[in-house]
Amino acid sequence: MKVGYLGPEATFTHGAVQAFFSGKESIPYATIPDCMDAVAKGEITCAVVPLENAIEGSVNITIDYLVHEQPLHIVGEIAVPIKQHLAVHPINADNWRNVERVLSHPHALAQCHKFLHTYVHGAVLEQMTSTSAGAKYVAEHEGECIAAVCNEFAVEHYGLQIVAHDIHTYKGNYTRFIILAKGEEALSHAFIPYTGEKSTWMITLPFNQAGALHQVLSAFSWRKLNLSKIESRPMKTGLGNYFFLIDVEQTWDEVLMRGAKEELEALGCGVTIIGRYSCYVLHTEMENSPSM
Ligand SMILES: O=C(O)C(=O)Cc1ccccc1
Repeated sequence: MKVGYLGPEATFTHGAVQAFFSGKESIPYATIPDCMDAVAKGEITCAVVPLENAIEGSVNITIDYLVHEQPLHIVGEIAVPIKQHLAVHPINADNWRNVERVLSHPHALAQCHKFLHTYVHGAVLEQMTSTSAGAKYVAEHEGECIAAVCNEFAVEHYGLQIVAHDIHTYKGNYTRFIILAKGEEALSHAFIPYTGEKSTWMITLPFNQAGALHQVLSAFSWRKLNLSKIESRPMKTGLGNYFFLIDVEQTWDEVLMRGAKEELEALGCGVTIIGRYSCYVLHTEMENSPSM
């Protein structure tokens, strides 16, 4: 089994892969679409990508690429606590208050905006494809007075030095990572804490119909199907056209869920179930566990 992840080495995604797929071959890809394309091409069995952060919200490229470009299945979810640190090349450790640029994934920069605004005010915040891409760049450019926002794994991996610990603005900073595969079969893990079952539904509404969203929600509500997330994203077909991603938080029930799907379709909605899967949570930043 080969598992792809948003690289380079030592991203938060890589940490999630090491915990969930310990002992399996893992391959870094430069971008989230690259990870998904690699699954579709059969280069890897599955890919792990970030979907949603507790502070910053959804990773839109993951949702959009999944819905518009590469229709894979969600076969598992791993929630991971996120701790962000400010790190520099060791030769710049005493000079970190003067850094001119701070490099990281846009979500990581946003998670730390209060610290960055207060302590390195004026530094340019430079978006990278991942936190560890920022860490790698900082390690390779010791002559530049720059810093990365990244995890401890990247600090060790790229030989950086932490100059400020835990700089994320809010505690309880978790990210949900999803495992994507070509097939629908859900994955399970014997050792990582299990938090329950979920399904993710992609729903389009009938054109310009008053009350359509209300009717969609009521198809779930009268069946007492508990929703844990609802998100709208542009269809990319014109202003005002959206699709909805809805997470239903309970074990798949063939009668209830099929009933809900058929009711929605009868209303004129498009319904695609993107995945039915088990959810897990890591309790330490980079939990290591025995293999699946
Ligand atoms: O960039 C990373 O390390 C990732 O894995 C994506 C990400 C970015 C910010 C918070 C959580 C995950």
